[in-house]
Amino acid sequence: MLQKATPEAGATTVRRRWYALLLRDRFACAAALVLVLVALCAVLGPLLAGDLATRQNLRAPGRPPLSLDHGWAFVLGSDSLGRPVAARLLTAAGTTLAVAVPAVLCSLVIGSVWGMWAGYHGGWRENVSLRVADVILSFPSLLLAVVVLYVFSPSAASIVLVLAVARIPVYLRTARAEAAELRSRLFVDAARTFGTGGWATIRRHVAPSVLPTLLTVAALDFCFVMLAESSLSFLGIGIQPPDVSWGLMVAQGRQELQSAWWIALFPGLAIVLTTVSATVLASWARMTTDPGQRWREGVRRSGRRARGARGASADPATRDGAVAEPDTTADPDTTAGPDTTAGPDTTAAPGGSRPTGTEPPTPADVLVVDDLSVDVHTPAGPVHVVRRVGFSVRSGETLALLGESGCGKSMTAHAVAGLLDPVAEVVGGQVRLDGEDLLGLGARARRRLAGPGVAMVFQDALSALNPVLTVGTQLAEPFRIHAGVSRRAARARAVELMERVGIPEARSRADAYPHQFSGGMRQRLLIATAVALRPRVLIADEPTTALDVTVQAQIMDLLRELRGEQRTALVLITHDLGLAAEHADRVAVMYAGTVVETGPVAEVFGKPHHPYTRGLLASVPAEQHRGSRLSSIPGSPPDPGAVPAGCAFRTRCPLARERCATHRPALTGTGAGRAAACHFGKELADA
Ligand SMILES: Nc1ncnc2c1ncn2[C@@H]1O[C@H](COP(=O)(O)OP(=O)(O)OP(=O)(O)O)[C@@H](O)[C@H]1O
Repeated sequence: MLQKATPEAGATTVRRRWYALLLRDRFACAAALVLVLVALCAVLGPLLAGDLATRQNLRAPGRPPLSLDHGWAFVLGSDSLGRPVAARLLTAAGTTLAVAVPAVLCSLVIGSVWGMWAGYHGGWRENVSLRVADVILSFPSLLLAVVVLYVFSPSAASIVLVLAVARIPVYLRTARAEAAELRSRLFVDAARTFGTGGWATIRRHVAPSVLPTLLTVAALDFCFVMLAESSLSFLGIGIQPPDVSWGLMVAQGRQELQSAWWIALFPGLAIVLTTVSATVLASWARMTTDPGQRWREGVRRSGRRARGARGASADPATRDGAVAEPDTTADPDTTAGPDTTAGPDTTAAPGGSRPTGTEPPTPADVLVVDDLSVDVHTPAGPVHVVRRVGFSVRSGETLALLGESGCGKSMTAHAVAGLLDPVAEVVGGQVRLDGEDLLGLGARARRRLAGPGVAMVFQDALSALNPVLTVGTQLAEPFRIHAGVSRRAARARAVELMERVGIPEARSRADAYPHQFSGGMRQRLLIATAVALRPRVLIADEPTTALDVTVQAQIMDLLRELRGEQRTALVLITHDLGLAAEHADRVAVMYAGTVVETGPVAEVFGKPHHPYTRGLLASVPAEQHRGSRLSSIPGSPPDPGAVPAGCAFRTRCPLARERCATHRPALTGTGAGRAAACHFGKELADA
């Protein structure tokens, strides 16, 4: 069975230096050796070969390899003018690389940066960039080069320029496609929640994922560029004699392939060998820079070793590549005492936006959401998915946002955190953080507030953490961006944070990647990133849904502790009424994109003032229901595009009357700190 990955083992794997990894891969070693030799030839070739490459010897034309003639040794033969092929090969290495390397590097750098920028931002930037790439690609690149080189004088510099321009679209399109896919990933959203700007996100989160693919493309492009240069030289508009390149040698030798095959063969071999080596090395680099692949490779190797040592006693976890990462930590959270600093506040203002008949938000409300409306733009027109939602939350308090799936909880949270998809738009309302309207702020001001202002914990920690960055790097990012501290200091604070959220062996585990942690540990890491800058408001969007009950309790306890320590206002999004009852001070129940009831959790759950809340509570299995049939709310929530007129709940409501079909009930105060959006709210309160 595969040994469990201990923290120490994980750290050692991660710290293994690149050259140690290179030495373990025979193909990559050989490829690196070939490339080093080619580079040495490029540098030393002209010195070693002197003028032999250009000096004609008409007494020894077309000599085959390994021949001696008038005191000349032709190891690789001679060409039709008696020049030694070996000397020309050495000299040509420099010219060839002087064209291919800058051409590939220029197109790689320009195309990748441009493509990542276009793909990350999307919209007009993406459209314009793609059209430009289409225009360049619509010309066959060789034809483009021929035209340009006929107009301008052929030289190494102009060949580099032409080939670089011709190849930019290849990188642009590849980088754009990958960046466009990454921009919708949760870890990019997570980075935005603590204020990482556009270029910083591209550099830190997009580039590390895109670069390995681009490197492989570049290695293959190396071959294309060398062959393109050889074709141009063959046409007489490439490298001009007496300079010599491998491409020019192939072009010249092609004419004498029947009588003197060696003239074209050896430079041809040099091109193939260099290209193959570059490709092998690029694949190796891709493998070593992709933590997932390296990890799988490690698993395969360990599996082979283990099988060799003990026979194949297969552990199912080993077979599918899953390393059982122990959530070994004795859970520190379980020892935490109850948070006495933030008990239910029955005198608090209700969460509703402007519920009539209740007090306005108090100065202690750190976050006030008022009349917030969000539309999603669909081909059929805008759909109102969040409609005049309002709630407020105080420092050190937990507000649970409850409701069935699709009622708009996450949309509301994303609008508050400034993380809406491009298809969604805030169409009305206010989100005030300590009195400052977040929706009126520009992008830069919003980024400054992200992290220390509103932070977010997502449900799926694996997606919300960048798979190609170590957790230490990711946890250090908020400190680097906001505190402007050095890399070393940021890392030290990241380690402290890991210790604080209960990650064992934090110092060594900071070098591990997200997939090397268990689900519970990953959620702790995500929470650590979110609370790094001591946010005033923390939105936790179903932070425990994917976890088992024990880990769920540990995570909730951790959130409660941190909330108490940092006096953070916590907005807990959940459809688990039990979780809300246990951990929230107040609740805001949502239905069909709007808040239908708010109030202190004990009171709302004890005596709901809205029939929907009643129905929700009645459908939760409880001790008093034992033996009786569990009731459920008939029907299903309306589609956001087809919410009925009047009260949105009336089609499922046992109390619905004529009035409910014509008048939409407003969120109205129904008691101390309570409000409900029901025409019969007062009656239910008084009953
Ligand atoms: N990108 C999108 N494009 C179109 N509609 C969307 C998009 N995202 C969400 N919606 C719609 O908006 C409505 C609200 O979705 P939201 O994710 O906020 O619900 P939710 O209450 O958080 O549900 P869940 O508990 O399942 O996460 C849903 O009807 C959903 O279909």
